Amino acid sequence: MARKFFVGGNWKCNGTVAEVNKIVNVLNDADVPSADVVEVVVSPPFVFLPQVKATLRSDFAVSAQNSWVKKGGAYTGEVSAEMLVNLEIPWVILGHSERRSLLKESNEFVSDKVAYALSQGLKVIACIGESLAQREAGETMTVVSEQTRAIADKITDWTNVVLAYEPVWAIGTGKVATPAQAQEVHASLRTWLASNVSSGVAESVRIIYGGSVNGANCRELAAQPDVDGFLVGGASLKPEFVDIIRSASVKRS
Ligand SMILES: O=C(CO)COP(=O)(O)O
Repeated sequence: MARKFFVGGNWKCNGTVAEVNKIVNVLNDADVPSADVVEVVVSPPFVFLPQVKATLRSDFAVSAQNSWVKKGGAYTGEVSAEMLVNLEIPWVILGHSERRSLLKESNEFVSDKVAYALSQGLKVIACIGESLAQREAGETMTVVSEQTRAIADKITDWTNVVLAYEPVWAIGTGKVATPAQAQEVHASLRTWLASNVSSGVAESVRIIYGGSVNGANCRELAAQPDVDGFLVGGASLKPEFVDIIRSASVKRS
């Protein structure tokens, strides 16, 4: 079965009420391939989730950027998976490298979050990726397979997981992985999944690329056989996000 192209927009810690309205209006007016061809998910900061959910076109979905590792309670400043479910937010991004590095989220903690979010019925965009030093030391596959193994150890059903390969050196740097570099890691991840999880999961799980994706480089990346879409940061706040969504058509041509 073909993997449906997936384009996520991670707005990170950006936006005002007015700016959010502007982005939503651009998306609502955009002419893009149908939902059978591309799944589009935008991820605003928590405080804007209700606004975006209420105003965004119904063929695009909304995601949170994080959720707490277990049931809510006395955890000041956190937002629980149950709250997202209650607000009918279907997706959550977990394990983003900014949280791994700045907030010291470990592989173990991220995988506990993934397992808990899935147990509550959320769909998860799970992020993995190596730093520049790790890539230069030839450790890319070791790092990303350890990050993936931590998740694989805690979950059995991958149906609601999208794996986002986001090399840290490409995030927000303007330094995009070459299509060959992205394809190499995605294909190796699929091989790893086939050996360590199952051939079915390896075949069906979507592996998307993130790191300086823009309107100019998306089509060449999308043409790679194991690139099933994107997680876009900076460019998801701009009208060119629409061009990135349209790159889904590369898979059909
Ligand atoms: O971190 C990212 C998406 O989650 C990528 O960010 P940029 O597209 O800004 O490099």
